[in-house]
Parts: sequence; structure tokens; C-alpha cells
Amino acid sequence: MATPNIRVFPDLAALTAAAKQFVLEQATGAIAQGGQFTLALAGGNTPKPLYESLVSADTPWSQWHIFWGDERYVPLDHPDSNAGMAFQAWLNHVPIPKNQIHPMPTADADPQTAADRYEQTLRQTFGIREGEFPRFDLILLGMGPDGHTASLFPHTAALTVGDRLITVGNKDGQARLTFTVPLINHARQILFLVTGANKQTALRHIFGGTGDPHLYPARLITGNALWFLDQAAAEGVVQNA
Ligand SMILES: O=C1O[C@H](COP(=O)(O)O)[C@@H](O)[C@H](O)[C@H]1O
Repeated sequence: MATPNIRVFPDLAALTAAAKQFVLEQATGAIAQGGQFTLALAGGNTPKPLYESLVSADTPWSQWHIFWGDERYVPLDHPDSNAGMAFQAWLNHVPIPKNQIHPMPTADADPQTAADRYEQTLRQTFGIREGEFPRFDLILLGMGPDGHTASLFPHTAALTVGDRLITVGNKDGQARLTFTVPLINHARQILFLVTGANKQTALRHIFGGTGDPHLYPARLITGNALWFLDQAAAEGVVQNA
């Protein structure tokens, strides 16, 4: 990887405040330039306080378009649903038009059907043809201790999908839906939010460019990425952290 663009914050609260400011700046810039802001959300624990903090933001919500970068294959009201979490923390409380919020579908018996369906949603919304990739204004990502990002897990088939926008991920035999590596890498801006000491080993390999990229899938994200780390994740990984 080229020299990674990393910022370290003392704790989750400081990281969240900076992430909120960053997201709102990206929104302002995109809306000024193109009249809309296309944002893909991460799941997991780390972004939840960011979503909660966005409830009070002063921004033209009617120009926001929300998608998800990955989803567990469970209904929206399931406690594991990434979309369910974001609705409860944030989206139920702001006036983004409902037809501009696009949770990944999880009701089809075959997750591949759902992946195809979401791919169509993206193609129609962004007005792109077969073989083209949309350019999100901002994709939020997290990273697990195993180096997975979105639902791109180590040594799974999803890592090698290069001709699709959405594919089926595999977490210990459980289906997930996920953005593909090329879709993520096409984003105007990617923002990783990573907290906790248990992420240090993976971060060391990712920033050092060492180890098999398929063992640390976040290494495959070579697009325009900014990394926000808390002190615990950065300790011993980032110089002077
Ligand atoms: O399962 C998932 O985990 C990752 C990382 O989550 P975190 O709790 O360690 O922040 C997340 O980015 C992904 O969206 C989610 O599905």
C-alpha cells in the first residue's frame, strides 16, 4: 500500500467527533458540487456513536442518499442487522426521504438473489451500465481483528470478485452481502473507523504491506482511504501514537 493516511485519536469519543465533522464536510462538498451526497455505511460497534451524533447535524438531509457496504443476512429488526442499527441510532430521527435510504435486501431464500437485487438498485440509482462502477462520495468501513472489512473475510471467494458490485460474503458459514473490492476502491473517499487493541496485529500487516492480502482483506483496499484509529488500536503500530 502507498503511505497510508492515518489519524490517531485518544479515544472513541474524540474519533467520533472528528468522524462526524469529516462526514459533514464531505456531504457539504458533494452537495455543492453535484447536488447530492452518496454515502455507504459500515456496521459493527465502532460507527454507532457516529450515527447517534449525526441526529443533531445541521445539513440538507433531503440531498443525502444512504446505502450499506455490507449486511448480515438477517431481517431488519434482528439485533445483528447493520441497517437496523443505523435506523435506530440515526436514520429514524432525520428527514432523509425514505426512497433515498437503501438497506440491503435480506428476505430472498438465496442470498445471491438479494446480491443481484442490490446490484440492480445501485446500477439504477447511479445510472451506470454493465461493466461500470459507481463512485460513492464516501464509503465508511470498519475492520475486524481478523482484518476483514465490509463482509470481505479472510480467504473467502468474495475477495476475488472483480466484475460485480455486490457479492455474497461468508462469515464462518453464515451468508453476508458485501460491496466488492473494486466497488470500494472506486469511491471518491473511503473512511476507515478502527478502535481497540485487538486490531493491532491486522493493522501492522495492512500498513506494513506484509502477509498474504487474502489473510488481511483490508489490504485489498487500495483506493483513496483515510484511517481514523483510536490510541488503543494505534499503539505500537503507528509511530508516536
Ligand atoms: O461484522 C462487521 O464488523 C466490521 C467491524 O466491526 P467493529 O465492531 O469492529 O467496528 C464492520 O465494519 C462490518 O460492517 C460488520 O458487518
